[in-house]
Amino acid sequence: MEIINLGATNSILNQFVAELRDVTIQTDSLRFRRNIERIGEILSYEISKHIAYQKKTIQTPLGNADMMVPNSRVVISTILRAGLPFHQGFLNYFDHAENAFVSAYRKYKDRLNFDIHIEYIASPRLKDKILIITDPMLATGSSMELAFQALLTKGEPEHIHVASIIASKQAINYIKECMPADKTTVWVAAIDDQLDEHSYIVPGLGDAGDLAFGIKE
Ligand SMILES: O=P(O)(O)OC[C@H]1O[C@H](OP(=O)(O)OP(=O)(O)O)[C@H](O)[C@@H]1O
Ligand SMILES: O=c1cc[nH]c(=O)[nH]1
Ligand SMILES: [Mg+2]
Repeated sequence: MEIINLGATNSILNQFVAELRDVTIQTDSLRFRRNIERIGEILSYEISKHIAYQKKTIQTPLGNADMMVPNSRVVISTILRAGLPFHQGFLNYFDHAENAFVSAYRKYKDRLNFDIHIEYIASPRLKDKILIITDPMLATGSSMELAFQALLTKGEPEHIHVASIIASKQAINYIKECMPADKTTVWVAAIDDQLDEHSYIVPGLGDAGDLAFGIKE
């Protein structure tokens, strides 16, 4: 399984991730959502280099131009709710893609222990398509695993791109075990070392869903 950490190379991407993390900037929820969206745009550009293309002759006002254009059937899928602005970033570039949505939330049994619950899925057929699963945070990796299992009920994709912003080392190791190694590529903007006792990424950025959309009760 290929793990690609785009944050390891200096680029403007790292400015956007820095602003997501920064306690003095992340309270501006409009900027927070827009930074997630911008990172989605950058990741989709990078992923677009890894899909299939075909030659198409385009008629211009002055002649014909042979262009290589994508011919892959791409499905962008997102784990609600923090994934929504990230999804929009992908859709800004993969504007011909189909779309899928899965809900996942942590249902706490007590202060520290929780199960992930999937209650909603809306997805096209996925058989032989390129599936991009987007979620800005990979903490334990459980939401990604369960969302992927739910999406598999819609057919076996040809290739899976897991796209995230901040992943923990633990989640990367978990995903290596629970996703098909021969046809999954993981794209992240940062990999952090630790999880705290609530399974939040440290240093991470806090609760992405709450920062984007407000605290839930
Ligand atoms: O890797 P995991 O340990 O499963 O944690 C990561 C999940 O946590 C966040 O969602 P959250 O459950 O906070 O829901 P929200 O988007 O509604 O805030 C995030 O968007 C992931 O889906
Ligand atoms: O660090 C984390 C872990 C789960 N969900 C988040 O939004 N942040
Ligand atoms: Mg959350």
